[in-house]
Amino acid sequence: MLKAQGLAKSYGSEQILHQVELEVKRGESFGILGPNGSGKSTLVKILIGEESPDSGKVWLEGKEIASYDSKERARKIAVLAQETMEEIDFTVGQVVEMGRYPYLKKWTGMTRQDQEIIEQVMELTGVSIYRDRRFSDLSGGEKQRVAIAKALAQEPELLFLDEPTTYLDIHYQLLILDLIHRYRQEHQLTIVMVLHDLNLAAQYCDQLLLLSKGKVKAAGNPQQIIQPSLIDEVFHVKPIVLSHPKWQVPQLLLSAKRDSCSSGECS
Ligand SMILES: Nc1ncnc2c1ncn2[C@@H]1O[C@H](COP(=O)(O)OP(=O)(O)OP(=O)(O)O)[C@@H](O)[C@H]1O
Repeated sequence: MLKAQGLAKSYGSEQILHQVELEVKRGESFGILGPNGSGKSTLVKILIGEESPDSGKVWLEGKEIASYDSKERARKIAVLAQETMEEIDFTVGQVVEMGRYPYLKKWTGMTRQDQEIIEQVMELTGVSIYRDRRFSDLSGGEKQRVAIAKALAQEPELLFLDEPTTYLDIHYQLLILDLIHRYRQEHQLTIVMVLHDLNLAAQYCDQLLLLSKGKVKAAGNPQQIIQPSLIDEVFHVKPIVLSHPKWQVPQLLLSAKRDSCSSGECS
């Protein structure tokens, strides 16, 4: 579905990405992990064709991403970008309708089919009841569900989520990831997501790519990536790794440095 080879990117004199390569198979849930500033968002911007790499290439279904025109690309790829919608003064219904723009023809408005898809995704994400409310008045969790509805209205084959659970409480984190997971299974959707929560990444992703200082430190399934030594090397924390009793995927327990706190080092 998506392939990248030899990606490099610098901003000014600072090289942000070094020889990054990855391959995402159709229908897969692919997680990008790494510390703050390791280049995750920069990589996503290059993968979706929003930024150009200094060297290397990205292929979407075998065709170079740079050769897609923007409307054609928007029919294949949706990006969950709540922050960019923060300032807009539209109703929830209007925000979700924007997801259909890549399909609208000149001079014609929404078709019955467009309307049906909008209704379906609003029902699925539970945002129909907010239809006439201003997007800017919603809570963070509600906004996130509207952003997902808009992305799904695009009927993408590939959905990019850059930290979809930021600012959400644990109820909404699970609700949103479950919703996307269910939709993925029903629609053969491919997902690429940046996640800071390694435990959620292990539960919701089939494959993980661990970035460190702009380089691919490791790539593989959650068992291969969520390893104490690797996590310590990249994040500089010494976690305890257990197997999730229900899903048998690795889960991290973080240990507070209470010894150093009691000896006064924390204050
Ligand atoms: N447009 C830009 N101009 C200059 N530097 C940039 C630009 N975009 C990103 N950077 C720098 O590139 C580095 C990687 O940033 P990026 O946002 O890709 O990291 P990240 O892994 O997504 O971080 P975080 O987890 O904190 O969101 C950072 O040092 C950042 O300051």
